[in-house]
Amino acid sequence: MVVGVLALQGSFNEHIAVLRRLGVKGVEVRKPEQLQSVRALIIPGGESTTMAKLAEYHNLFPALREFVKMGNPVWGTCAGLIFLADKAVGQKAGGQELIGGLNCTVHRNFFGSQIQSFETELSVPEIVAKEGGPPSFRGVFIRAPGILEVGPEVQVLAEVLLPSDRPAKRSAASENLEEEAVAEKKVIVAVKQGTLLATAFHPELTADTRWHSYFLKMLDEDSQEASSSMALSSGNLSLSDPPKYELPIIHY
Ligand SMILES: NC(=O)CC[C@H](N)C(=O)O
Repeated sequence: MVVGVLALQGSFNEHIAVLRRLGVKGVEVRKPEQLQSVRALIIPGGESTTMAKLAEYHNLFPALREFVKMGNPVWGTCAGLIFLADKAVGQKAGGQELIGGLNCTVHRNFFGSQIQSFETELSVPEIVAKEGGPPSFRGVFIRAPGILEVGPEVQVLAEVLLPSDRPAKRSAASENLEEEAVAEKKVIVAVKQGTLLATAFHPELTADTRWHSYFLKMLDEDSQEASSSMALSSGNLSLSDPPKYELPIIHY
């Protein structure tokens, strides 16, 4: 099984490294024709406006939309989530092209600017149900988007609690969302809609591989062939090995 990782910009190497740890080959995708040889695609985090410009330059949008429409599993992390959303707000002047397909509205910089990046423990019941492990996942949010609205077919996988007095932004002085106030409001930060998965945070920057193995199981769901080739894959860590739950390997 080969999983493509859109490699225009952003954290594509980190995703490929996690796939390697799980015994799966991740290949860099930069041209439309390269999508024909992959079964699934990860769209990494980075800067969505820049990524959109590069995707336009390489004429990737029609092929990416077709890839989604064909029902291939696609996972967008952070900027990748913005790419997959049907609607984005908070875009730069002139907007930016999106792939779409994920029935949601996303705010591009919901949590504020780069210096307002943060880490927090997320409750991830669906991941725990499928992958086991601890009840929470360390979410690394870097200039992260938030999902404002989802359609009825969208399954919410994780939310972040927001302070009641200031739902959309953190103060520059605080270190952690949870410290600010009693949390009352929530914003959605991970969703699944059929073959589409999207996270506002960066699992590829942590040592906890559960989101990646969860995504790989989405490939199994629609193909027995994929699961048998995965069993034969030659990596040094198979999906049945117990994952390691360490703290993030990169701190912001
Ligand atoms: N870490 C990220 O991918 C940040 C995404 C960023 N908010 C954007 O608009 O592209």
